[in-house]
Amino acid sequence: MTYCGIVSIAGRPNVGKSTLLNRLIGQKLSITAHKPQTTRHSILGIQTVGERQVVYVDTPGIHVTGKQRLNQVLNRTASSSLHDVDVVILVLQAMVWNDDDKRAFELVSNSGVPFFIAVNKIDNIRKKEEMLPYLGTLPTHENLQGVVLISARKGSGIDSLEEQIGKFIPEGPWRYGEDELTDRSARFLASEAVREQLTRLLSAELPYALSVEIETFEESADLLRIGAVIWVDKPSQKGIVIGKGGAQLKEVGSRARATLETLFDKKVFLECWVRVKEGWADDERALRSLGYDNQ
Ligand SMILES: Nc1nc2c(ncn2[C@@H]2O[C@H](COP(=O)(O)OP(=O)(O)OP(=O)(O)O)[C@@H](O)[C@H]2O)c(=O)[nH]1
Repeated sequence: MTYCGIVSIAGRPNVGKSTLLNRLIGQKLSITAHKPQTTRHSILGIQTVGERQVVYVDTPGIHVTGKQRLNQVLNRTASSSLHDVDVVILVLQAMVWNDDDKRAFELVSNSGVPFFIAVNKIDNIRKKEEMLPYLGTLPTHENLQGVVLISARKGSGIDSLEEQIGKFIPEGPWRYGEDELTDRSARFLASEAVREQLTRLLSAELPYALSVEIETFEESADLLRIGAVIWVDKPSQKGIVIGKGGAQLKEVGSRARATLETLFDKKVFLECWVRVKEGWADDERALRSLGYDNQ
């Protein structure tokens, strides 16, 4: 007898959803960075243990504010990931409950799907008893199945979370092969690796205004040749990405290359270019052409 189910990981930006997904899958699939809103796609991570296969969907952070079309598309993707799933994990950050968390709670509880709250980053809390009043203030709902305290970074509470989710995974045939970890293409993972480094290395403002497109992806027996275009919003941003004497872009390239060599277990030759696509954050058609609306 086999079991197979879809679990959505929801929550406002920066609560640690991608870190949790990576922890659950045990491999680096979804990008993580210190700045909020780094996840733009729903990434499937697949975990097959014993008879049970769990397909995790990583949603972009749900948030209230933001006028640009990009934010609207992000929110739409987030809500669509909440339907047709077996269970949702709503991730919160320990001791924090703000308007965006409230909005995320509303979206999740209105989806009609059973859900758990995972209170993350508990490694930041020295005295655990300080959390009791906080936990007491969290809202309840008939679909809420339980609250689990976790540290996605350190790995604590993850076993308990998996065990509780497991009860909601229905009987059924597996959707993916036993060894598959993601349904995302190698190209997609390559673009995410470049974007992750850009988000880490650049100043807070810029990453929202850029996207990465893989132009060439050639695989031979012992080498992967990847050509990545980094699209920015304004000519002024081009220089920032490239950095003095090209130092920044070189650093991005060499770090992303290291990630990709581990991921693909192969030597990688990575070339990055920066090009300007003006006003793209406001242009939904341009967004689609870059793959942001492909759910
Ligand atoms: N101390 C601590 N930090 C964590 C933990 N989990 C995640 N973080 C940090 O929180 C930040 C955001 O983590 P992400 O996993 O990128 O968050 P996200 O919710 O996927 O963010 P978006 O992609 O913006 O929606 C990163 O700096 C993580 O290292 C945790 O358990 N403990």
